[in-house]
Amino acid sequence: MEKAAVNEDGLVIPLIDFSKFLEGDEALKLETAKAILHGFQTAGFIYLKNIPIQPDFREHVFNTSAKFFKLPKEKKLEVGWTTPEANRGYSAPGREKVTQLTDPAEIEKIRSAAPDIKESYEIGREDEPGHPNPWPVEQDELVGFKSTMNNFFDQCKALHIEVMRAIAVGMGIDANYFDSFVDVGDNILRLLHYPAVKSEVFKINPGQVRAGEHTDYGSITLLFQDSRGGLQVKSPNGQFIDATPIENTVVVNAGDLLARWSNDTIKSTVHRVVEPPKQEDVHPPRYSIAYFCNPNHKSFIEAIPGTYAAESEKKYEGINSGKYLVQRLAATY
Ligand SMILES: O=C(O)CCC(=O)C(=O)O
Ligand SMILES: [Fe+2]
Repeated sequence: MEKAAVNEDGLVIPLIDFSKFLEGDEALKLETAKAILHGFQTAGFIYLKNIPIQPDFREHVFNTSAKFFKLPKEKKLEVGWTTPEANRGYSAPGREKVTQLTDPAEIEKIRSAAPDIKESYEIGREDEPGHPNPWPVEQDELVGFKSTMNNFFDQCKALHIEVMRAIAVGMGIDANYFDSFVDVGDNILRLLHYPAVKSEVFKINPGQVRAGEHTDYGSITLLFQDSRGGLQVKSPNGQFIDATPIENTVVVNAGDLLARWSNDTIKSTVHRVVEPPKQEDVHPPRYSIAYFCNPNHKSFIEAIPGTYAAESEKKYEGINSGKYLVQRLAATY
């Protein structure tokens, strides 16, 4: 197997060649699937290379995303995020708070309140009844935005299905076990922009981050990052470890619903985005794209066969996927 993408403080995140699963013979498929599952069971994170999404298209999507965030604020607010049920549209950055307080209690208050320095735009599947995507007007630079994003959405949707097949093969259950749970594509494509920020913002307030620590909610997240860095994953010992960008890879992490579905045999690991490791007075903007994969909203999620020996070992009640996700979203927005 490859050298791990990350190996520090007990956190080992494997780097896996996904073409070996997609195109390999039975033995190679199985070996690769087991490595993928093992990564999710131990780190909760893996890096995949040689995925079917082509590097030049990925770059085009990143360029297209940057064009959206360059729109004037009013234009972005016209397509604002509305409700957890829709979970689509633009979210503005929290206003920056830079203070010179000295009282520790006050500092703690501000620290915990320090808003993430980020803005995002979320896109859902186009054909979900009652929840149209609020697309920006396509003029000038933005011509082709919708078709690019919908194309990327569909390619990520297909990759989700393949990664779930790898998990199934790794678990030794039917390779297509998850297909009917993930075929609808109730997923969310989130474009992320972390604006340029002075390094001193992080120095003045040690609690300041670009994105606060959290776990994701769904089945898996496909996380495409640029080369800036700053993503960190919590090790089993509780330290945040850099998940350094590796060109043309996608970081894939398991979400809470997959952890629950797997009867906690798969981990949903805490991660965050902090000041980039490279020393600079002003950090340039960072762009990333998170594709949040979910089981179909209509799916009923209960322990996957093989993740428990006796009924009494099932840790959770079954739950409706859509209901679970809306509850989680409602708590954060
Ligand atoms: O921007 C990143 O690298 C991480 C984003 C993330 O974890 C999220 O949006 O859930
Ligand atoms: Fe996340």
